Amino acid sequence: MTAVEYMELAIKLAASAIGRTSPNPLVGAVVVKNQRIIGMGAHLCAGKEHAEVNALNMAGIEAKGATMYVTLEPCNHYGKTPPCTERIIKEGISKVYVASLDPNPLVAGEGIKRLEAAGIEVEIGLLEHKEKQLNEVFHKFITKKEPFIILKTAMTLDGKIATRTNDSKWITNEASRNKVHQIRNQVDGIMVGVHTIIADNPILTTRLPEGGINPTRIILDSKLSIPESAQVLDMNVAPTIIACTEKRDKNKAIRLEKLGVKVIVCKEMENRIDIADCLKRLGEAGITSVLVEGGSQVHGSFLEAQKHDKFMVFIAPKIIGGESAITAFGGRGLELMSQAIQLDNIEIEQLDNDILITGYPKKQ
Ligand SMILES: Nc1c(/N=C/[C@@H](O)[C@H](O)[C@H](O)COP(=O)(O)O)[nH]c(=O)[nH]c1=O
Repeated sequence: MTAVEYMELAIKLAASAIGRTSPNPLVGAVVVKNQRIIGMGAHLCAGKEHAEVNALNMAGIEAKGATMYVTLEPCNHYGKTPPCTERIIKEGISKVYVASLDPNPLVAGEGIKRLEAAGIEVEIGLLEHKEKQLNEVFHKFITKKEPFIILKTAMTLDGKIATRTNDSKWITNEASRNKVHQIRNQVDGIMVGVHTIIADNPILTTRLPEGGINPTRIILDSKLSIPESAQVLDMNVAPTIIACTEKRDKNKAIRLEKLGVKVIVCKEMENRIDIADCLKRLGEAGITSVLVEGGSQVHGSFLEAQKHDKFMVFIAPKIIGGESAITAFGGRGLELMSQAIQLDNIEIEQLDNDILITGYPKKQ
């Protein structure tokens, strides 16, 4: 195998723990000696061993003189576990390939310096772009302390998310809806507006045949108009956060908190929740990624706040028409086509007859 193939394996190992390491990054490591893999490991969950330690535990004394391929710069500080740099040095590793430097500005490059000072050869950048895409959530959260935002919508060919009578079950097919649950299984939070709660009474859990973890449900509800019979208020199922503003019904807030709901009072902007302030508060609560499922008004607010990091647009080959049918991205909308949010790094996936377009807003 080549160095690229060993790093690809390390990235696959890292990806195997997706959705389970928050707020830590996904990290994988492979130890190779005389063209033979003698150790491999991944960081499986926050507080547990780092990938490098798992790989070195497997390699044992054979690690002396071996090469390590690790997807993220080894840590050089005492966190919940001792520094990986010290363990790498102790085991006698002679060369380390690192895909990406640690994005945390406080420690970027420290681990590399420590390894080189101990006489270990270090090569940086092998498959860096693949590591950055895998850890898109961590790279954003650790630098901005705000959750990585995925705007997900499911619409008909003519761009509607419900008919003019507000009927929306279902637009997309089983395969598409299963894909949505796979994403729910990977994120810390799932967000909808109170209009969606009133229209659909969703439960917003992860329902996969193989099981999964329920994200924290986050409801944007400036005045706390959520029906107290809403399914998302069943706290036995999953945690729920409700973001509101000063205009909230204060007695209802107390009743909701008694149920175990976390109510966060956000700043207001133009008579709605200030999205930027809401995301700052969610970051403080340790939410590192949010799947925003809508509806139309919420997506419109995120566009206006320019607070989206990734788009996942499911399109079903259906047409329902109707000028009052609900559009996928509501709100005021942009004035000119030249202002359109252009997506980049597009991926197109066919799910039976539906298509999923995934993309990232082009950097202005
Ligand atoms: N109408 C559709 C969706 N609708 C998305 C939201 O409006 C729903 O309220 C939410 O997904 C329901 O979550 P649940 O209760 O956990 O099942 N989303 C989709 O991908 N396809 C659709 O056809």
